[in-house]
Amino acid sequence: MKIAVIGTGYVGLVSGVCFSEIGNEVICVDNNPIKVEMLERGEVPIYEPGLDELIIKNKAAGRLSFTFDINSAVQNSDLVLLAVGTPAQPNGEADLRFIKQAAIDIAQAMNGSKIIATKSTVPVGTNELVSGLISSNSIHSFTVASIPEFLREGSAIYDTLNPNRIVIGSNDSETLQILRELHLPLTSNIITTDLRSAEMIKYASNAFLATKISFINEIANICERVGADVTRVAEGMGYDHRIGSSFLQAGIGYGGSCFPKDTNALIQIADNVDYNFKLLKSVVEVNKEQKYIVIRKLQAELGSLFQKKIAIWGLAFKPNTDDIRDAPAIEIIQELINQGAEIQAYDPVATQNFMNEVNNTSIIWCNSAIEAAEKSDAICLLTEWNEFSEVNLEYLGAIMNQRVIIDGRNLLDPTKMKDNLFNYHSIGRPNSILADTLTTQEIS
Ligand SMILES: NC(=O)c1ccc[n+]([C@@H]2O[C@H](COP(=O)([O-])OP(=O)(O)OC[C@H]3O[C@@H](n4cnc5c(N)ncnc54)[C@H](O)[C@@H]3O)[C@@H](O)[C@H]2O)c1
Ligand SMILES: O=c1ccn([C@@H]2O[C@H](COP(=O)(O)OP(=O)(O)O[C@H]3O[C@H](CO)[C@@H](O)[C@H](O)[C@H]3O)[C@@H](O)[C@H]2O)c(=O)[nH]1
Repeated sequence: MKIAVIGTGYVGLVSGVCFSEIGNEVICVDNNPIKVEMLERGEVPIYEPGLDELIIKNKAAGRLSFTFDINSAVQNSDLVLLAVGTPAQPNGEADLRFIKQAAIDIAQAMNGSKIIATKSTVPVGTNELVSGLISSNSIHSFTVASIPEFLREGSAIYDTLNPNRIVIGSNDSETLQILRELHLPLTSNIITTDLRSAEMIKYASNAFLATKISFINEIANICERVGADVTRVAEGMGYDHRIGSSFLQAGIGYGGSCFPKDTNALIQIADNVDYNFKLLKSVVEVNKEQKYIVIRKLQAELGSLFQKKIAIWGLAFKPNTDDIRDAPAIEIIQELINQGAEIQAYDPVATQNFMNEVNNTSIIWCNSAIEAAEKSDAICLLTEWNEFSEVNLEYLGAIMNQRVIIDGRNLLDPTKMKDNLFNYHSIGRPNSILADTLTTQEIS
């Protein structure tokens, strides 16, 4: 099939590359010329394991190309995939500016019948809005579909080529059949439904996963107070197939480009139809508080943080990505600086993105975990990169000013830490120092 993908962010790039990998002819379009030029030169603007190899392979096979020219891309395709951003507005609602503009651009480029399918995460009713915009800007026939994307950053290629399920929403049966056939090489588990249900499946899925995380984080906070171990509790719960073991890893809460934005957008979608989504509001509230636990534990261990040297291990919102959108590290570092701490920060791949977003003279950017830890009064581990569990603990202890580690991701082994004489505190595990009950307002 000939496919044009509009937007070369995570979703556009990864789905474009994967559709070409399974034999389709794909043209990826972006209106950011810097991105297109990079991609044409063979440079990949995001860090995603395995992506650069697949781009090189499929470009060489003549199945994948990049362009700034939406007209030629749309005109040479049967299917147009919308994969532009849907960022949050200040009230939490999804900003549909890019979707609307792209729909108009597509309509004006159309030269015949097309399927226009949205992969971006969009509020219920958006595909109908897209349909209206296209019909008022084009004389050509078309159908619309919603194909929500479920890939995770860091394992995006694997997730796209091995999906748990594909959801396709359309009110046109022929469109459903064509899109079903397109996805069959990936999985036979294809759910076809109406447009609105497909749009809702995406938000409901992300909201449910976020709920699991906030739930286990609250259980962790209780575990600390009753002397239980949240990792064993999660394991014991997870064997029940009705619960499942994934997304029960306690820590400093969820970040990233999706959960924070999509939970707030769903709250707003509900508010717009006069429904107060109380459960999801609590999930968001718990997540906001959870990141400050690191600071409370630091205060409990070190007292005032004024002029204390704090090493930050990990800036990305999760391992295997350089994405720092809504990373817990942003607010944690900001709060540490507000309290007068001096920061020595290290991330294996996300430092440059972080520097572009948060630059402050109180932050020293380091080239290794050891460099960040040197002469520090404490380490805060904020992203569970594997390399942090491979550091030589004897050497680490020797170069630190005080042997204090706050592990916000429960990555390190408490027994090994104790054997190496660290004051080690994690989230919801025995002997973790209790975070007191200060609220975020009191901290700031
Ligand atoms: N990032 C993820 O892991 C992920 C996973 C599933 C779903 N989603 C959803 O997919 C959508 C895209 O997310 P992302 O992270 O890839 O976004 P992104 O913001 O990283 O990338 C969007 C790209 O679209 C381009 N663009 C905007 N308007 C355009 C236009 N009119 N023509 C051509 N290009 C245009 C931008 O220049 C940018 O490169 C969002 O709705 C997001 O919620 C994201
Ligand atoms: O048990 C867990 C699992 C995750 N997280 C955190 O949750 C956030 C999101 O993690 P993850 O879901 O792995 O990453 P994303 O790449 O943001 O992917 C989510 O968001 C995407 C965008 O909508 C969806 O496509 C994916 O299905 C959905 O998992 C990260 O900060 C993680 O550290 C936890 O704290 N505990």
